[in-house]
Amino acid sequence: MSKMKVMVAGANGKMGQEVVKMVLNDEELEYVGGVDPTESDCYRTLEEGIIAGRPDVYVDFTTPHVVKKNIEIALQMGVSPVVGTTGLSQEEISTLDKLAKELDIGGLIAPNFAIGAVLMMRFSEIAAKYMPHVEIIEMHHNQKLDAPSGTAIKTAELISKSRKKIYQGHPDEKEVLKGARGGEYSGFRIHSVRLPGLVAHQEVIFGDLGQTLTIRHDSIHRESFMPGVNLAIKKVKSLRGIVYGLEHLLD
Ligand SMILES: NC(=O)C1=CN([C@@H]2O[C@H](COP(=O)(O)OP(=O)(O)OC[C@H]3O[C@@H](n4cnc5c(N)ncnc54)[C@H](OP(=O)(O)O)[C@@H]3O)[C@@H](O)[C@H]2O)C=CC1
Ligand SMILES: O=C(O)C1=N[C@H](C(=O)O)C[C@H](O)C1
Repeated sequence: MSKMKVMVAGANGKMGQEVVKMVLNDEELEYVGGVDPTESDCYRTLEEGIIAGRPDVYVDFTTPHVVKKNIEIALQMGVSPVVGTTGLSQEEISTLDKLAKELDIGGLIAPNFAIGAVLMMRFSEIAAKYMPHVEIIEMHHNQKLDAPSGTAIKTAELISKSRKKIYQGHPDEKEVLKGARGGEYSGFRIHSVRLPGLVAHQEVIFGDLGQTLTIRHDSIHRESFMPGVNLAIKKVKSLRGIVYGLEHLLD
């Protein structure tokens, strides 16, 4: 059986390096090069990389500023994207989905590839049906560009599906320091913490009469994301349109 050819955009970044290692260690996959504009051992642009390396799949761990353009290039060149880069809006994802369907090709965008994080999001969706008072606290390393995290936004989207819309907090609340109550998403709050020493962590705290429930996930190493990326690489060719979330690839 021929190996699936994989290219990695952002190959020299923190995630990209882990993905390259994972691909090189999988006998079913062939690494056909990386894209990273400032690295001498990489292609400068995705277009250049695709022409030279002819990948079946490209994995994107770049930045919120370039990811949309990269996905468009890949789709137009017939290469299926597996995207971990966060910061795309729902509107942008819908536009990309339309393009992928027009071109009859599949892609996956997953804000979090760690199975524990996927479960945290699902458990939060279930809990919100019974405990609608909720706040999300996401905590990341201080090199992260986007806030709130893609995981926090996806969690909020799932919570909103099952949560009864209620007013949270005191109606006369006065925010003495701007931003102290975090960002509002559909009636509840998301807080972003950025500190050296952190990797990727999130708590979803639910409150009710005399009780709280905390659902927490911690990625303490970036290898936590690799089984999910590997699964996505192997399944993406069977998709049509852009699938949003790793949960759609799990049994
Ligand atoms: N979905 C998930 O499970 C996860 C998602 N992420 C997300 O992945 C993204 C990357 O994270 P991380 O690895 O920590 O970030 P890094 O900053 O460590 O890596 C990003 C890399 O992309 C490179 N880059 C910039 N522009 C381009 C371009 N046009 N083409 C190719 N490469 C480019 C950067 O190069 P240079 O430094 O020279 O600009 C850098 O090497 C973030 O959006 C993050 O939120 C992270 C972890 C898990
Ligand atoms: O930037 C990161 O590191 C991470 N980004 C993703 C996000 O924005 O949710 C996934 C994970 O939290 C790590």
